[in-house]
Amino acid sequence: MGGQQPPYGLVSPNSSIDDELFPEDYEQFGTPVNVNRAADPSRTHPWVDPSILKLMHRVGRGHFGDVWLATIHNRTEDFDEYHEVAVKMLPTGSEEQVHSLLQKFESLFHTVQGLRGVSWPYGISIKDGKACIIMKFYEGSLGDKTAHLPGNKLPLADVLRYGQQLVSGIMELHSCGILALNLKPCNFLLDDRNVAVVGEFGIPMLLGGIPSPSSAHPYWLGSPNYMAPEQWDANLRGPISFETDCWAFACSIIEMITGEVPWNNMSSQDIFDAVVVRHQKPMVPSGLPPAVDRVLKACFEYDYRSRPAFREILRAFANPKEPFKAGDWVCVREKPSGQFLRIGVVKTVIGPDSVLVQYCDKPGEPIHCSGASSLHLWKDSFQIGDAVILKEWVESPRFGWPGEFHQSEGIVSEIGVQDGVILVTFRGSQEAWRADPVELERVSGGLVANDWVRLRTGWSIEATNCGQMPSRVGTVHCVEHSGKLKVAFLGRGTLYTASPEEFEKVAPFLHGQYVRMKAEVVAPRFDWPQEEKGGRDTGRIVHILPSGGLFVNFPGRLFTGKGVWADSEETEVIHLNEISGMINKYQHIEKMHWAVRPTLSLLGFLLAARTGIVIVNLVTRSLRVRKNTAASENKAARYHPNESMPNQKDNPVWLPPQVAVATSTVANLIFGEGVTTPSR
Ligand SMILES: Nc1ncnc2c1ncn2[C@@H]1O[C@H](COP(=O)(O)OP(=O)(O)OP(=O)(O)O)[C@@H](O)[C@H]1O
Repeated sequence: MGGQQPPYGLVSPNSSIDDELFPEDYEQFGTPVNVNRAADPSRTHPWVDPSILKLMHRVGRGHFGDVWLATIHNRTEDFDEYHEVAVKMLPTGSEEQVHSLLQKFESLFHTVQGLRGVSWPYGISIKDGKACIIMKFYEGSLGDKTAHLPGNKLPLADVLRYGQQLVSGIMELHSCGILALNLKPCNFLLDDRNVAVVGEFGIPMLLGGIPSPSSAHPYWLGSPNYMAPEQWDANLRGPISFETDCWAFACSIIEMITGEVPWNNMSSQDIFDAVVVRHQKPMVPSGLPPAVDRVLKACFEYDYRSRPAFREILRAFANPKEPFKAGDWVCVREKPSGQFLRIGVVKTVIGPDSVLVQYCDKPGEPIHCSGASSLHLWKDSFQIGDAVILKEWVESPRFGWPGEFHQSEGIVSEIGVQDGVILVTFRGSQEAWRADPVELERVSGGLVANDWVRLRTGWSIEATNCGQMPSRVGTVHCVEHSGKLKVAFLGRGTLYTASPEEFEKVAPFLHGQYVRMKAEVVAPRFDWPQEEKGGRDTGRIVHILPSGGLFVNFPGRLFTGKGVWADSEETEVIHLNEISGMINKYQHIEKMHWAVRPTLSLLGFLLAARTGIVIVNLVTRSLRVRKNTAASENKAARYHPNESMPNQKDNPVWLPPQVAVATSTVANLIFGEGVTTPSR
């Protein structure tokens, strides 16, 4: 327990929600449930009677709502008490949305009771048509603290100390499956022992479909200056995941070090353009310890899958000079794809930021890594009992597995503590085979990370936020040790966790493929350009989102803007060899680039011109021969030995001179220098 006790009697089991408001909600919401992290065994549900909550004055104003200092009045036969609390007031929306908010809050409330590094809520009420989340009243926030310091910044040592406390809180939330989503210095609260805790968390998820104040980004999931690219529209660019919190955390740390709010003085539209469209990132100040610099920079990877685990951030903040320990699994990633190049185990820590690593691909030869800036803790290491398979690109495994096991699933039976080499056993074989972990991946039901899958008939997924049903085609984000899959679907916003039985593997979509919206789709998720004749145009995939969303442009159209988003479930790939008939093939090729038609027209014209020239040449040849014979006879008759012969080329008597020159120039331009005009 982190010294955060709710005021006695705060939760009154007999209290009733404002009856005028939503009586049905109370019935559903007021049902007593077990508290799984019992801070106070009497706290069975979070509802607070609005009549005992008195708002005093506002202490903060944020994107999602205002924070008020308030009192809770407890009156019993024996005593009459007032307790100071902080209240975050949130917009509510429709009755249905309030119902959903209360339900989500109840679940959050029970999950986080007793966490040490976060300001867990005392309860919830509804007052003046607003949802009031009741919290402990703290001394203030780190945002308030820095505002009173010269340059609005904190010394690095303080930032690192608060950073560790906050990372611990964030990790606690993540261990309960909760994303913080709105990390920023104003939400880092300081208690009476000067310890920083994570203030508000999960509020964007509570608000779900309740519109934000911005019409440009109606469902944003955080504060614009601190939001990761996938947070701007998680249903499209998501999913949001634990790594999403890395971005805001790193922004907050930079703000506390430099005194500058990231993207200061920029409108949310400009921040969106910078972060999402132009892939810009906040500047990490120079002069930081290398380990801190490394993790902060990694927090700003555009693809959230390449961002570090909070465990790694904690290490860097707690011990910036020696962020790795002997026995740590480390990896080297390829930029920008984020694929692992090498995996190894730290053998010896030599000194500040200098380690000996035993890479699994070079047994017996530890390699010295100084400046360790390219090393990362391996987020997702194997465990004994994991089902594994060779990665698709591995043709001949480093430690030479027999061919019959190349496509088979094995089980990790041992992990080399010294060298990190994995031992894998296969069904029907007594032997254990050595493997470099770089060449292996976890598998479940035949599915591995990055596979494309379709939800099988009979299964369904609900949208996490507002809006349309998610797509049924998505990509596997990871395979858990338990064998469950985490799958990203366009339109869902967060990862969907399920057993592999729910999915079937489908062919992947690839960059550069030509695609078209399926004819049977009547109400597409996104608009798709129409052909002049009425059908759907053919486009080309230029970008694939982690959720399986496609960005398609239309090279066959000259003026169509940048392209459109497409749901892979509604899209089909077009292969030229599957198109029957020359005309159909031509029409398809025409759609692939606007320049096809003019190029073919030009070629046709040139062919016709060339043919014409050849015919003219043939027809006039006999005429020219006859004329030439007569002329040479005539000339010979007049020839004098002291005269030179006239240059035949200078006098193309068979065509008027202008025509001859023009024909020659055009032909040379088109067919090259090898083509000559007809000569005598
Ligand atoms: N539990 C609390 N106890 C004391 N003061 C608080 C508490 N919560 C918030 N505050 C104060 O309110 C200020 C602003 O908080 P608020 O959450 O309204 O702003 P914000 O974080 O910018 O907004 P939002 O979270 O809506 O994006 C904080 O800087 C802090 O001073």
